[in-house]
Amino acid sequence: MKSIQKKYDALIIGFGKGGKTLAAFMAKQGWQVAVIERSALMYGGTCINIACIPTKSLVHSAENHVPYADAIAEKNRLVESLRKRNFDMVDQFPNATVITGTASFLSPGTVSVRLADSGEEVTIAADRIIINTGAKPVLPSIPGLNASRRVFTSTTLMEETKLPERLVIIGAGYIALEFAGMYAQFGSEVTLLSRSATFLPDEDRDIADAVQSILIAKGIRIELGALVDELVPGGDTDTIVYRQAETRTEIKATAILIAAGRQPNTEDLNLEAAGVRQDSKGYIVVDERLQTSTPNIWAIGDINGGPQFTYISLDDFRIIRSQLFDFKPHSTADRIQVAGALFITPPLSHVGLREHEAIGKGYRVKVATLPASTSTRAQLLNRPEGIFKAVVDADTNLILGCTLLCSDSSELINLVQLAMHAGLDYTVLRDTIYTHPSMSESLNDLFAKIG
Ligand SMILES: Cc1cc2nc3c(=O)[nH]c(=O)nc-3n(C[C@H](O)[C@H](O)[C@H](O)COP(=O)(O)OP(=O)(O)OC[C@H]3O[C@@H](n4cnc5c(N)ncnc54)[C@H](O)[C@@H]3O)c2cc1C
Ligand SMILES: NC(=O)c1ccc[n+]([C@@H]2O[C@H](COP(=O)([O-])OP(=O)(O)OC[C@H]3O[C@@H](n4cnc5c(N)ncnc54)[C@H](O)[C@@H]3O)[C@@H](O)[C@H]2O)c1
Repeated sequence: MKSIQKKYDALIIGFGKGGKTLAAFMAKQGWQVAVIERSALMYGGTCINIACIPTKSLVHSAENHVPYADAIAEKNRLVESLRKRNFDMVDQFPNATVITGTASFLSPGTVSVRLADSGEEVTIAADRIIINTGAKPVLPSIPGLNASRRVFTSTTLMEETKLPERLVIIGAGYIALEFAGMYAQFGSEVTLLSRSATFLPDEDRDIADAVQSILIAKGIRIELGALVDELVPGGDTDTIVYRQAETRTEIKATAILIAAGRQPNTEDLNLEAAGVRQDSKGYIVVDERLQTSTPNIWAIGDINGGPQFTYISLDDFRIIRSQLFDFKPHSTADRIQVAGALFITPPLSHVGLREHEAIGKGYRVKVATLPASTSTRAQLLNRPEGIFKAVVDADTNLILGCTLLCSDSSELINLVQLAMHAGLDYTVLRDTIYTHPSMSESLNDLFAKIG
């Protein structure tokens, strides 16, 4: 580690996506900058170490029938190489320092860091401080949860080298569905306990039904409206006791994944000392330019309570760059139609308004749906399951939203997003000449159904 200075132009707490990108950018501009990260195993942040990258590596391996233990080994290899690359991305600059330790505010302009290797406390001052400490799993207060040795989070389950025989997942959001998909494909018997009585409650019903059918076809059992009362630790298995309506049911598990949302990492920060306000859930309150209640302190990434995606953290970097350097003004208000992808097999990707949302907002809509099996690309990949859906404003011909449940939809959705940002009429996607055989050419057929 480089020697630690008493004062920096900017201090970034947490090695998240926005923070590391900002650190490298600031260093390139000649600023003295430090990134404080509490664990050497987290250089590069959540995404590359314990989230997007390891999960998608496992999804890919599962799709290609790689045995579980080999998939975990490959995931570990990938993560280690990315962690080193991310460290170097900041450390390569002589005026940028990565400090391994836990940061805690002493005042709005000073931070105490407990160094990870020696336990020594050092005090560092900075003109500007950017908080980028991310989030961690919520562990609901279920009786027996703390006593169980079979309870895992997304982080710890991916450390297991032995495939769980019977995996029960509590939750039915992003993490639950991605883990359900991949562990079922690796060969686990998977049950999903969804607190909500409606599967994927935000989606249009035709899309949610299509996803549900695909997961059930993979052997995943989905229990809706399932309220977990208790975990009872046992010998070979633990028992999960849950209620659906008035019916009490028990299910046995060799592993239990808690996937019930995430909460902000603020416990060590001593935000009161800096006058930084938090909301009722503990997230740091920011304005459209990500400034906190204290001048010269910003909060970026998951910690500011915005959408929890790596690409949002990256866009947060752009917002800070626009303020501190001479870039075009940018704020969260500019974020329209941000796409999302849920990496089940095939992935579910979405941008803009769903049909029910568009109708709820008073639009007159034209809607087209098409089975993914109409795509020759989907056929040749042997992944014909899924559906395409487009929602168009009947008055303006502008695309209001699009949902794609098909191979490579996480790529294809960006094309639709670009068309929406550019304000293109749906007929442009309908009439564009696409390569063949590609998933993109399905947009010809989907938008032709609009008219
Ligand atoms: C299993 C899983 C899969 C996901 N998959 C995707 C996906 O496919 N695509 C996607 O876009 N998003 C995905 N996400 C969400 C995405 O990972 C997060 O939105 C993103 O990583 C948040 O980054 P960040 O910039 O907020 O900071 P983070 O990357 O979370 O970094 C915060 C860092 O701060 C450190 N830290 C915390 N407190 C302190 C302190 N006091 N002092 C010093 N350091 C501290 C932490 O150790 C951590 O390294 C996934 C999340 C999970 C959990
Ligand atoms: N592909 C991606 O982009 C991707 C993948 C994984 C995670 N993520 C991000 O990480 C975030 C966290 O993922 P997540 O799946 O933990 O959260 P989530 O918000 O997507 O889903 C949480 C689920 O837990 C349920 N739940 C909440 N409290 C509960 C309780 N007490 N008991 C039982 N169930 C409960 C909810 O009903 C919901 O089904 C996501 O919101 C997303 O932003 C993104």
